[in-house]
Amino acid sequence: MSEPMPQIATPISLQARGVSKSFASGKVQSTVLHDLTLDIRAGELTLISGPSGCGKSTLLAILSGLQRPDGGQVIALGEDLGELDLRALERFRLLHTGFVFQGFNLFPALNAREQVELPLSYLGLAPAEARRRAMASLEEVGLGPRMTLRPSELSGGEKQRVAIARALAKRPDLLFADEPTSALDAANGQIVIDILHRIARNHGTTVLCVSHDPRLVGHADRVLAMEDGRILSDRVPSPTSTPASGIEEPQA
Ligand SMILES: Nc1ncnc2c1ncn2[C@@H]1O[C@H](COP(=O)(O)OP(=O)(O)OP(=O)(O)O)[C@@H](O)[C@H]1O
Repeated sequence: MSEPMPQIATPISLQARGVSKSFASGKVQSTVLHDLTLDIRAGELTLISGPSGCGKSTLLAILSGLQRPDGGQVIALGEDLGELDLRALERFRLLHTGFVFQGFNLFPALNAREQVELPLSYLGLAPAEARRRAMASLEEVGLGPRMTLRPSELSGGEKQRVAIARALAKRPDLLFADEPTSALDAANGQIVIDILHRIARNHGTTVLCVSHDPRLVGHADRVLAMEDGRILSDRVPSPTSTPASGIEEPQA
């Protein structure tokens, strides 16, 4: 984990200021993000929802430093990402960010514990510490008893939980999830979103999730609705009933 964030009530950890992005297709230039400004807070699960093609993934990629905007600024944990050269940006991502994608991105030959341990070696952790963290993260997502299984022996929901544990074990300040539930059925989708919510609450992590799945709306702390590259609304959804994840709440 990086330096502690300043202790204010709802710290803003991620900001976009006038962000724009266009892509060229042949001679046609299309604007995907229009002068977008927003603040995302730590300790919350923020959901960016909206129809396919409205620019959600592009926004996530820009906010996480995977892509550069054409115009505007992204400030993450107080760093202006536009001021960082490629090497510094890669280091920022390594130290501070975790990613969860729709397709899990697991190695077929590795068991769940090894999947989580592997990226920790890039952080320079000693093998024993990497193993301890990997096991703790797998416990946290409810996969303690299944950590010696390979992807082919796990369900889709379990595979996504391994991917979340892999991101969580880095202890990122910022956790980005791009359509994390879209390959899952309703029950597993709910488990995954409840885990992401709990990570935000228990670790003070900034969790930013993009999804076109309307079932997730009631599980977020805040929902930004996007359309045609613009934020149309910013609201706190009404709370849903108790999470039905079936995973015991770990001690914070
Ligand atoms: N690298 C690229 N080159 C050209 N066009 C792109 C590129 N990346 C995205 N686009 C276009 O930008 C628009 C927004 O794409 P984006 O993936 O951000 O939307 P989305 O809301 O995440 O969609 P979905 O929900 O289907 O994933 C789309 O029209 C897409 O074709």
